[in-house]
Parts: sequence; structure tokens; C-alpha cells
Amino acid sequence: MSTVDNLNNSNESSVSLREVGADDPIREQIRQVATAVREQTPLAQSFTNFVTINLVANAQLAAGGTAAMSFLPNDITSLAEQCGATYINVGTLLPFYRDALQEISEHLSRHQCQWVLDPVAAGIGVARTEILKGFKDYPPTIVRSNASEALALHDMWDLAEEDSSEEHQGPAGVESVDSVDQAIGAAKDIANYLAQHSPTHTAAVAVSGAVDLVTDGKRVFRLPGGSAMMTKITGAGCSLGGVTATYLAVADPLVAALSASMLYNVASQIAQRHSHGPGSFQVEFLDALWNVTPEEIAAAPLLLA
Ligand SMILES: Nc1ncnc2c1ncn2[C@@H]1O[C@H](COP(=O)(O)OP(=O)(O)O)[C@@H](O)[C@H]1O
Ligand SMILES: Cc1ncsc1CCOP(=O)(O)O
Ligand SMILES: [Mg+2]
Repeated sequence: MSTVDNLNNSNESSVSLREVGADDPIREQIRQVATAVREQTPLAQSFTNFVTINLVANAQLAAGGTAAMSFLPNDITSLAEQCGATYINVGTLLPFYRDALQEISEHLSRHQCQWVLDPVAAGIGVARTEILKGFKDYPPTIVRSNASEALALHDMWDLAEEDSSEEHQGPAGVESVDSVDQAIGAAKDIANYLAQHSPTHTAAVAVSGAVDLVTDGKRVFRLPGGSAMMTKITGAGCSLGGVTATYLAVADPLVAALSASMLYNVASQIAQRHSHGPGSFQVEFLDALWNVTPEEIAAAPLLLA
């Protein structure tokens, strides 16, 4: 049975899916941006949490980009226009972050700088909710999150239709307690909202899980593959956000989100084969990010709903 049949027969997806063919133009676009990242070593700066900041920088380097991390608004705003993209992750917060992140998001928006948001632990704590609500006025180009975080952000931004409120469990920490399927509607609504406010009228949302979802608000792609070992290292999702910003520096939001997620699925599968537990998995994963070819990334499993 093929991947598509497996998914169509399982409860991983409630909609019918078809494989994106080898000759579909989107695969050639993905191959080209993966090549461009390796050739151009784009800089994506990050304001990210201090649990996983080192893995984010290492993953960006291994994927072919360069990294710069800072918590100072003036650092971020002065580098924003030289960076291809900025990455903001709200996993760990300090009291000054509320004002800092408002200043940064306002600057990025006013100067039409592209950025990726990882709303880690969305729904937990008054401070985080206030910060994430504030981003509605100065929105990112891409939201990359797990399913629970996408659902919480959708609630916070009041994007639900009156009669279509999604039932979900609410946050329980940084791990998802909801399925990717539950977040399809939320992901599309968020992507459409981001696109309406984007200077290029394009945006994307990437929801990770056993089968990832990537949407620009119109098309919904599903990405099987990867490794469950990714849930046994901290920062798999955070570093995917950073690498998505690396790709956004050279690609449109949909192709950037697809390419980064496909790279992660191919690399984590290789790492699982070569490792013996979480420690060696993380090392093998960084090596695989470095060694995977643009052709392998573009050929990764990709389904269209
Ligand atoms: N059960 C799984 N099987 C395969 N890949 C997974 C699984 N869970 C997560 N991943 C992968 O791990 C990476 C991080 O996703 P996830 O764990 O959902 O993010 P987060 O750490 O933000 O919760 C993504 O590349 C995703 O595809
Ligand atoms: C454990 C933890 N606590 C606050 S941020 C963080 C890292 C979360 O990383 P990821 O979402 O990539 O698993
Ligand atoms: Mg996360």
C-alpha cells in the first residue's frame, strides 16, 4: 500500500490526498531554493528561546545558512534589512520581552521585512498571550508551530468564524496535545490572515507533527515521513523555525516552509538509521542536514489535499 493509501485509510487525515508527482513544478522550485541556500549562505537572525538557541544556530549553519542571535531590539532592527529573514520564538520569556518584541515586530512590519514566528507554548501565561496578541497588528510572513500552538494562536487572533469554533484541548506545555488534522482550519485561516497583511500578499503556515501540514491558505500540503525521535530532543520544532527563516531568505513563503519541512523529514529519517538514542540522534541529525542533497529534499514525500 502506498503512503497516500495508508494516510487515506488511517485517521491521520480526514481528507482525500494525492501524491505530488515527480514532474510537478513545485518540486523543481524546492530543488532550486535548496540549491540557492547552499550557494548563497543566507543570513537569518533570531530572537529565540535560551533552551534551544544553540541547536537553532547549528541547524541553520548545517542547512547551509548563517546565524545571528540577539535579544536586543536595536541589534535586530539594525540588522533586519540586511537579513533575508528574521526568526522570533517566544519559548522562554523575560519581563522586558513584551516591549522588545512589540518594538521589533512593529519595525519589521513597517520596513516590510519578512519574519517567521514560532509561538511556542501559545496559550500559557498572561505575558505570552499579550505578546502573541500584539503580533496580530504586525504579523509574521510564516507561522511555524505544532498543532496546539496553531489552534491557540487562531483563538487569540479571533480568526474563527462565529459558528465554526474548533474543539481542542488547549496547551499543556511546549508539546502538542492536539492532532495536525484538528489544526487544518486554523492553519488556513492564519495563512489567509497573514497573506492579507503581507506586502507580497503571500504567506504560509507550517504545522508540524507525525504528518506535517503546510498551507498558503489555498493549497494544503501534507508531509509524511521524518522520525518520532525528533520528539526526544529539545528544539526540533524551534530549529525547524530557524531553518524555515533561512529558506525564507531565498524563497517565497510557501516554498520556504515546504523545503525546510521536507529537509527535516529526510534528515531525521537518515539520523534515525545511524543513531542509538537521543544524544547520537542530534549529532547525526546535524550531519544529515549538511549532507542531504537538494534532489533528495525535492523528492521527499509530499501530498496535496
Ligand atoms: N511522530 C513523529 N514522526 C515523525 N516526525 C515527527 C513526529 N513528531 C514530530 N516530528 C517532526 O519533528 C519536527 C518538530 O516537530 P514537533 O515535534 O511537532 O515540533 P515542536 O517541537 O514545536 O512541538 C518536525 O520536523 C516534525 O515533522
Ligand atoms: C523545553 C522548552 N521550554 C521552553 S522553550 C523549550 C524548547 C521547546 O522546543 P521545541 O518546541 O522545539 O520542542
Ligand atoms: Mg515547538
